[in-house]
Amino acid sequence: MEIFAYMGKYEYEELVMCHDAASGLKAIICIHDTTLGPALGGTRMWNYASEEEALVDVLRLARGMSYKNAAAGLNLGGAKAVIIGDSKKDKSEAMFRAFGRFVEGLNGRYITAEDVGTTVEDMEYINMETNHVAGLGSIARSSGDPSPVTAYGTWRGIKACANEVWGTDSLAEKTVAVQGLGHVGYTLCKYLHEEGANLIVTDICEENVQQVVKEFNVEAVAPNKIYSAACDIFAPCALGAIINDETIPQLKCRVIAGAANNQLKEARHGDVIDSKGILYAPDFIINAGGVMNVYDELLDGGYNHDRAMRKVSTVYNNIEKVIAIAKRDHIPTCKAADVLAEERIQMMRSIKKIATKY
Ligand SMILES: NC(=O)c1ccc[n+]([C@@H]2O[C@H](COP(=O)([O-])OP(=O)(O)OC[C@H]3O[C@@H](n4cnc5c(N)ncnc54)[C@H](O)[C@@H]3O)[C@@H](O)[C@H]2O)c1
Repeated sequence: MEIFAYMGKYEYEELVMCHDAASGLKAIICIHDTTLGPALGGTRMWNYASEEEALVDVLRLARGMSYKNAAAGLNLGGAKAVIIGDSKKDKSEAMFRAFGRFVEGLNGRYITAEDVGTTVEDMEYINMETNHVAGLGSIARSSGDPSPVTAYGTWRGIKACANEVWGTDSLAEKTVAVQGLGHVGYTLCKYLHEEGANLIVTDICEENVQQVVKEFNVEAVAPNKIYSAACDIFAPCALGAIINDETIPQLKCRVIAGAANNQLKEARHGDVIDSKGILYAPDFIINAGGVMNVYDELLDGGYNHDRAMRKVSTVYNNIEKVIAIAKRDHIPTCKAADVLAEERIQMMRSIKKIATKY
């Protein structure tokens, strides 16, 4: 890979290769863009098949965080870190403390957090070496588990979509098909049920299905039947790439709006659902509640739940902004989401700097 050519093409700022022989740490921190503020993004630990694969992943994920944070209206840039190794076998205190020292070396330009393969305990080791870490479990005034907050933001986003399609954001009597009843999906069902929506649910974990069926008195279908369910709204809250050539022809919904990451298998699938008249809530816009919640920890006075929830409720407005850009530019919402992020970064790059001190 021609690293500088790639960094130039997508305007990356910094790539840090972190190595510590004693602990076996091999990590890459990628800071994509800090126009809006220090760059926030989690640390992923993954058994990459090659260093190249780790590099490609960290570059892709860091840029994704710039877009997510910018579109969410946060004063944060985008970054990500990856640690190469098996999270079940290769972890140690030494590894995460060594990594924490590299994060500290960036002097606040990079703020890390939990991600796939890392836990709150790992973050606590990092925190022994640096304060530039968010989402700590045991520390008072930490933002805690992001999942219920992500669910709240997703519910707000679904309402914004309903308002666009049916002229009212009430979900009463609307039928919502929820795929995945884990941390986010379960709480989303709660919000939807409380509002009087009809639910059709599925999960590959029977225990999760039974809990939701019992608690909310809803209909459950087999995992492969959720795509063809007769519903108004399809809410994917399980896995990525579920909007693809096989599933699109089965869909009966007018809206796709759920928390799962990377819902479109390929970018072109965003065009296909758009051409079928289905309103798609771009995943990184509607599932930004978690990062909005973590962001609140970094504000004056530390985490304030009410303030965080007020911010998360603006997912509704962000969906409205995406829809407005899609109409303005005659593009599908998945592309409009990128434009929303790019325009905010561009706006902050362009406003005049004024001097206040030496
Ligand atoms: N937790 C958050 O704050 C957050 C934030 C942003 C995005 N997301 C995304 O939202 C999604 C859900 O996150 P979560 O934290 O609830 O995860 P989770 O692991 O708690 O729940 C996922 C659920 O999906 C189920 N599932 C897996 N494969 C399935 C299939 N083929 N059909 C039906 N169900 C299936 C699992 O059994 C599980 O119950 C993920 O894509 C995640 O990346 C989560």
